[in-house]
Amino acid sequence: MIGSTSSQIVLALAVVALAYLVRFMVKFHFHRTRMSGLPGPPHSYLWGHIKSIREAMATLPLTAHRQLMPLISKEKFGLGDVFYLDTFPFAPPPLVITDIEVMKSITTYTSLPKHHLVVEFVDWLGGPQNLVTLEGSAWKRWRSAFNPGFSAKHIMSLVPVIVDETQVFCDLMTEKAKKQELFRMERAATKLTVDIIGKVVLDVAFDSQRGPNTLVDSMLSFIKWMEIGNAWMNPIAILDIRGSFVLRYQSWKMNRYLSRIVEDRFATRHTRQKSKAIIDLALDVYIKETKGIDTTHLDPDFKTAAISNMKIFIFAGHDTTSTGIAYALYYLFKYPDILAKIRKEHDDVFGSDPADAANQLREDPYLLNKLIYTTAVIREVLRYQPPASTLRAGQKDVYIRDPKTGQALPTEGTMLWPLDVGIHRNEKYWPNPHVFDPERHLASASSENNSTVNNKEAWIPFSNGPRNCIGQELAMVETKILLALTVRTFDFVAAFDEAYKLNDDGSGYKVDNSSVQSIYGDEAYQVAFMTAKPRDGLPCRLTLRV
Ligand code: HEM
Repeated sequence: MIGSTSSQIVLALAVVALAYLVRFMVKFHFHRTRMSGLPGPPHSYLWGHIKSIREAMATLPLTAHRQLMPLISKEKFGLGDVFYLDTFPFAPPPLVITDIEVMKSITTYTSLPKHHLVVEFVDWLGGPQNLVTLEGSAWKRWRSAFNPGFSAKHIMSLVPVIVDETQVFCDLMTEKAKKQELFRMERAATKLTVDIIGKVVLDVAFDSQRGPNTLVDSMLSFIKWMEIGNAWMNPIAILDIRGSFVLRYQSWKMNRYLSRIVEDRFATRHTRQKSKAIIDLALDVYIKETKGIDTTHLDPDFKTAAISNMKIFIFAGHDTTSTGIAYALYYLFKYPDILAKIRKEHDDVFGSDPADAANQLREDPYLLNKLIYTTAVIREVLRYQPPASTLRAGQKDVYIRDPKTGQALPTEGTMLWPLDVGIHRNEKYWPNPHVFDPERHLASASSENNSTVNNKEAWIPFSNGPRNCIGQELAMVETKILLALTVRTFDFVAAFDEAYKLNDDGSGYKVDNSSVQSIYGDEAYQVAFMTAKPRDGLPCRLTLRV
C-alpha cells in the first residue's frame, strides 16, 4: 500500500517536471526562433547570443562594469544602433539602443515604465514610494513635491552649505597630502557627497567625512552586500547567506534613523527658523496640495514617502556624483593642458590665491556660472564615463524603428536599454568619441573636430524626458565647487599599481589583475559596484602645491 502511494507520488512529480520541461522547451524554441531573425551579434539556437557575448567580454577586464559589454559587442560585431542580446534563459534579453532619437521614443515622446529588475533592485533599498520606481500619478505627486527643492534657484541658495562641507573635504585632503597617504578617491568623494545630501535634503550634519555615522555606514554596508549578491564574476559570493540578513538589518537601521529625523522636522517646523532643507519644502508642498490633510499629525503617507526618498536621494545622489568627482580629478591630472586651462579659469574668476575661492563662493554663489571651462570639463567627464542608464520595460504593442533599416522591432519581453555609454561613444554624435576633449562642450568650439558634429542632444548622463535626474543641478554645482576648491591646491597621482595595499579597507573593492587592465587604452575603466565606478575606487596620492 505504502509502496503504491510513493510510486504514485513519484509519477505525479515526474508528470509535473515533464510539463515544466515541455513548457520551457516551447518557450525556448519560440524565443530562439524569434531572436534569430532580429539584429544582434552571431546567434545560435542552443546558446542564443551568449557565446558571442562571452567572446566580446574576453577583451574586457574581469571586473569591468556590465554596461561596457554591449558597447564592446557592438564594436566587435559591427552592429547598428539598435540590437538584441539573447541571454535567455539566464536574464531578460536586453534590447540595446545607442541612437538618441530611438531613446527619446521610449523616454521622452512616450515614457515607458521602468524595467522590473530596476524596480526590484531599487525597492530593496528605497522601499515603496521612491521616485526612481514609482509610476503614474503617484510618481507625479512626489516628483512635484520634491521638484522645488532641486530647482537651480534653490540649489544656488544652498551653495554656502555645500562650500562648508567641501572645505572639510579639503582639510582632510591636506592631512592626506602631508602624510603622503594612499587612499581611494571615490570613497573620500562618497563621504563628501553623502554629507552634502544630509545638509541640503535633511538639514542634518552626518559628519561622515570625519567619523562614523549610523545612516551612512548602514547605507554603505547595504550597497556592498547588494553588490556581493550581484557578483557575476564571483558566483560563489552569491551563495553567501549572510547577505539577506545584513540587508534587512541595515534597512531597518536606516528606516529607524530617518523616521526620527522626519518626525523631528515635522514636530519642530513651527518653532524653528524657516529652513531651506528639501524635506521641509516637500512637506510644505505636500500640505498645500493635499487638501483636507490633518496638519497636526505627521501624515503616514508623507512619512513613508519621505523615508523612501531620503534613502533614494542619499543613494542616487552620492553613488553617481562621487564617481564624477573622482573621474574629473583623474582626467584633469592625466592631461596637463586641460589642467592648465581649468586652473587659469579659476585664477581669472577667483583671483590668484586658491584660499580665497571658498569665501568668494559663499558670498556670491553665482560666480559658479562664470566657470564655463570647468562646466565643459564636467560635461566631458560625464560623457566619457557616465555612471548609470535607464532601463525600461518592453511592451506588447510597442515597436521601435531601426534607424538604419527602418525595420519595426518588437519590444515585448525585452529590457529596453538606452545605453548612455553607447550614445556617448557613438561616432555619429561625437567625433573621436574615445578621446577626452572638454572643448566639445564649448559654444565657441570651432575646430574641425568638434564644431560641426558634436551633438549636445546626445549628452544624456542624467537620462532625458520626464524621468530625468531630479538631482542634476545639485550634482553639477557640487562638482564645480569641489574643483574650484581643489585643483589649484593639490596635485593628484593615480596609484592603480598600489591598489592591492587597500584590499582590507572594508570598501568591498576587489583588485583583479588576472585579465587585461585597460579599455580603449584607459586604465581607469569602469568597474561594477552598483553603478559604474572608477577601477579600484581610484587609488591615489595627493601632494600640496607650493
Ligand atoms: C553625476 C551625478 C548623477 C548622475 C550621473 C545621475 C544619473 C541619473 C540617471 C541616469 C537617472 C535615470 C534613472 C532611471 O531612469 O532609472 C537618474 C534619476 C534620478 N536621480 Fe540622478 N544622477 C546623479 C545625481 C543625483 C543626485 C545628486 C540626486 C539627488 C540627491 C539624484 C537623484 C535621482 C532621482 C531621485 C532619480 C529618479 C527621478 C525620477 O524618476 O523622477 N541623482 N539619475
